[in-house]
Amino acid sequence: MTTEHKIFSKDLIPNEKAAAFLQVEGLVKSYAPADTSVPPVFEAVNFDIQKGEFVCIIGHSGCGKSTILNILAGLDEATQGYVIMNGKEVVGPSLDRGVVFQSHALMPWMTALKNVEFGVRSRWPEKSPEEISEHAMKYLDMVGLGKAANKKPHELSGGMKQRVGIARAFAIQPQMLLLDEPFGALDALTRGTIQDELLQIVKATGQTVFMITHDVDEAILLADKVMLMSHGPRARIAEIVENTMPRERTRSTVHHDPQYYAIRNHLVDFLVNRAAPAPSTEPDSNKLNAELHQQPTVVRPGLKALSNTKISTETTPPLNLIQRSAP
Ligand SMILES: Nc1ncnc2c1ncn2[C@@H]1O[C@H](COP(=O)(O)OP(=O)(O)OP(=O)(O)O)[C@@H](O)[C@H]1O
Repeated sequence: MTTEHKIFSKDLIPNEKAAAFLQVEGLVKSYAPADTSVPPVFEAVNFDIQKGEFVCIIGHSGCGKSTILNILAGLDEATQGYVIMNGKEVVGPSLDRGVVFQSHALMPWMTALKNVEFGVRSRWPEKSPEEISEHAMKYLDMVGLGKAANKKPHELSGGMKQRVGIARAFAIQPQMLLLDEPFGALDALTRGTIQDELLQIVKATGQTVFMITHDVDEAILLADKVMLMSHGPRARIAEIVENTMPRERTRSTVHHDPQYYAIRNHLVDFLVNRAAPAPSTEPDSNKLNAELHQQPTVVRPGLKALSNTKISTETTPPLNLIQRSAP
């Protein structure tokens, strides 16, 4: 069952620019909207995601990242504002959005294969059992679990379970993948391996991804854009950091790029020094109304490092870097 409505009224889309694949407009979330003494978790949250983009969101614990992801998934409702995906307002869960949580949430009585098949059957009920099985196996193979297809979750390691969750989400071929700290519970080695796998799969499928992470290195490796959230309550998307490094990044090479440390320092500096907004006692409703639909500032700290390198070494960066990074 789909619970999405087609947007027919142009008035519902406040900005006139070409519509992005995903538009988040004026999002506010309050868990006690009737109680004015309780401030909203976040407010004035606006961002766009283009088709095929990989976006990470970083912010301190409790600022509202999971709440935003749940609203994008249609599992929670915004108090104000809306989310439009591919021209339709998101008003409930849909197989067009695949979600992977930190706790893999597999059905414990089913094998890895059956877990993946379950989603495939819901997506394409007209497929024969053989077709469903073949389709599910393809995605288990993709995450390197072909040989573990008949194992139940308790026979799998944490990393393997998370791979099943990723295979299950990809297998329904969602228009958008929503990942809530999918690797948070994994050891560093497994995490790195699955990050590389995810990069490969996303590259092969052109998947649009929104991912929560607390790990700046993970964000730099995976994301085209990193959204930085300020502290809650009244959290905002304070900045969007564009990753101007070429997309062909790998864990073993990414830190050789002259842009890497500039981007990393920028992210860490935000989290350590700038995530807390200036203290203010009374919220200014006029200011909030003015800012409700304001897009966050986009910054490209990597480009500065690139131009410094150019001056110091008198070498020209590869053309693809310059083209991709042009503001
Ligand atoms: N159902 C709920 N009822 C009331 N408050 C809630 C509810 N769910 C979340 N909150 C509050 O909303 C705020 C944001 O929670 P959320 O889980 O979205 O933050 P987060 O940024 O994802 O945190 P973390 O990084 O720790 O996962 C927190 O202060 C949390 O206590």
